[in-house]
Amino acid sequence: MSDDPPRTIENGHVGPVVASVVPRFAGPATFARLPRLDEVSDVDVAVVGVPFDSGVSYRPGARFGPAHVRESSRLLRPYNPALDVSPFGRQQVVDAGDIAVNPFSIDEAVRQIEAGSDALLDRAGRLLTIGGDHTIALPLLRSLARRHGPVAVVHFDAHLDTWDTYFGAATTHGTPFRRASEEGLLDLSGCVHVGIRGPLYGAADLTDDVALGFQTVHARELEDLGTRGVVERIRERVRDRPVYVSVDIDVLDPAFAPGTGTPESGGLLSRELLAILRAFAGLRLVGADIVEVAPAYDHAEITGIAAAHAAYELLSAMALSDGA
Ligand SMILES: N=C(N)NCCCC(=O)O
Ligand SMILES: [Zn+2]
Ligand SMILES: [Zn+2]
Repeated sequence: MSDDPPRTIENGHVGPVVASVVPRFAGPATFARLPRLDEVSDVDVAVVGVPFDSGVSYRPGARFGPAHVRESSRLLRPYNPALDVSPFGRQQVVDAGDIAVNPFSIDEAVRQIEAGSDALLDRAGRLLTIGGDHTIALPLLRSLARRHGPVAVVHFDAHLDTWDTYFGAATTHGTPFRRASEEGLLDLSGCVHVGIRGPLYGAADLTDDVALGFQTVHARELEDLGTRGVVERIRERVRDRPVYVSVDIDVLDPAFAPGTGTPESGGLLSRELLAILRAFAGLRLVGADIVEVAPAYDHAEITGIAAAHAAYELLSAMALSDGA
């Protein structure tokens, strides 16, 4: 076996291993079979895994998300016809591996994620992080806000994730955006949730959420608004602010993403999510994450493939936006 497999090279950017020479199912699974961080010198976007799930309130297993999404990304091809862009040719994208985090201490893990993000942002203009549970968005936002100031968060999720505490714990996958708002990491006039649905703890959840800086596009509005209407709502809210996109894969209906920890019925089609993500091409996209893929509950890589394609659309949008 060659140590040096043939790769697509476009504009000097080193891309995926060529699938017609080394079949897709051979070799190690980096995201989209891209080079590792140590294999290139100048990096525009680093895809990085955060295998952490100690913040979950229900089914565990998102710690295996990064490896599963990489495995499920082997079939991605270099050209995106929907946006007429080669995401790995317009910019140098690499797989930076995983940030190693302590599974027994949420506080230490959160510090490690923030430090890991800081270190990577010294080398790469932007990060696309694969979780891991949604807890990881908090340290990622701390790291990002240090560079960009408060950011507009566009949050795709069935859940608000602006709850206060669980069992007295302030740092969990149900609380990252309340903490981020309290810490001044969010631009309170620019944040929006998309895909919210399902039972809440009480009506106050929604009023608290507004005070924390979020508008909401509920899943039940999708049918009437259509993806175009949702994109308009997002654009009106975000405008030219630096924007961070956080995709909890449970925003998709469980039919499209069974492999997740807190599934809720009545969610988005994967086609709808991908269409909406493409709209970030025109916005100031400074970073993104895809979280809550729990492979033990997945079948035939359904959830992994949806997450890999969401990542691909975000990388395509990054190639066409100036957020770095
Ligand atoms: N971030 C995700 N996926 N879920 C949060 C659910 C919090 C709860 O159990 O109420
Ligand atoms: Zn969720
Ligand atoms: Zn979430």
